[in-house]
Amino acid sequence: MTGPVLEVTNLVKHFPAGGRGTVHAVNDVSFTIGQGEVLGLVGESGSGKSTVGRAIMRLVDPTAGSIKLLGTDITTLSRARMRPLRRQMHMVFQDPYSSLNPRIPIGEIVAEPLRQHRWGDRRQIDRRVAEVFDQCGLRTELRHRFPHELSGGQRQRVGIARALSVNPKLLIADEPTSALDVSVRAAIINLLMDLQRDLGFSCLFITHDLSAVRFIADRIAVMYVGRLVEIGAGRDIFADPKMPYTQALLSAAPLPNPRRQRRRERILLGGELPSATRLPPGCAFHTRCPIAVGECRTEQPELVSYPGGESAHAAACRLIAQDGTAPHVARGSNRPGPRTFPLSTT
Ligand SMILES: Nc1ncnc2c1ncn2[C@@H]1O[C@H](COP(=O)(O)OP(=O)(O)OP(=O)(O)O)[C@@H](O)[C@H]1O
Repeated sequence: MTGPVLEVTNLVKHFPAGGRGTVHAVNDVSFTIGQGEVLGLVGESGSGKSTVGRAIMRLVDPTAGSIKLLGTDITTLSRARMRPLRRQMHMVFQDPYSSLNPRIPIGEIVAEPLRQHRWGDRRQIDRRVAEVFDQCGLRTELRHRFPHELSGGQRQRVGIARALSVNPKLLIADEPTSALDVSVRAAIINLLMDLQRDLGFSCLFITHDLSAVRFIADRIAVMYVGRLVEIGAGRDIFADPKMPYTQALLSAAPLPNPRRQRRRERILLGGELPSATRLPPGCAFHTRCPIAVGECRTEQPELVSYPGGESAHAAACRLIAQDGTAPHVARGSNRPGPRTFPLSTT
């Protein structure tokens, strides 16, 4: 197979808002993930990242749009027809405390998908469990322990071992480190990176952690209240963020060199994230954008591709020049300062 592992096209997911209208969680989102590629999905809390992951996993039914896994449209496949494809994608959840069954020893937790997908006889399954334990840095003696007997980092290793046990082509990692102590986050990110490099699976890496995404992702997609507002190679997104929202988001990301960090100034955004039940007209970011103009308040910007990057770099902002030059958003100070922002354009 030579095409993308995953193709998400015009994905929409609405939830009823309990008599208060509709939550527009995901609006017209399209992207692909190639073989062996890691796509980082970033954006503030509530921007729709997890809903995209859950829709791909068919944990929620999309309102519209299509999802193709390994060339097969899975958007509306029945459970029975979905079963053989289920093996090809697995998810690692944010919270290893609640996502592992507390009553089952961890060896059994990791063996469960192998049994479900008829990996082999008992001995073959045992061998495979030992192998993924080893790959995920878990000692074999831990097999008989229960999740509550492990540390948070070990539990997340079990979640990863479980997801990778059947050798899926696609891993969806939804904030895999955000529930963990800062001290073990780097170890889990490094483990995922090593496994991805050695095993070659594709990955949708959903995160708030911009320093992690910088290391792990080949491409980065940025969401803002349900919409994809920028997508491109990680290097291009960090070097030349085009959309003012991406510029603001990245200005808050820790730099690998802390000396430079001290000198760097952040873009301070005023206002709040709009509610997904009442999306503003035009560009949803206009209510916080320091350089929004009249059209931004009325016209929905399309994602437009700009030349020159490592791979297609697209962004949705009317203020990007035709040649792809990003609009200049003036920077504030790193010190806690005013919540609003001096207007400035070049
Ligand atoms: N089952 C649901 N019913 C109603 N609204 C939902 C449901 N799931 C998510 N939402 C809403 O959809 C929007 C997007 O939520 P989602 O969890 O996908 O965002 P997110 O970017 O992953 O946030 P976080 O980073 O906090 O996990 C939010 O407004 C959320 O409240």
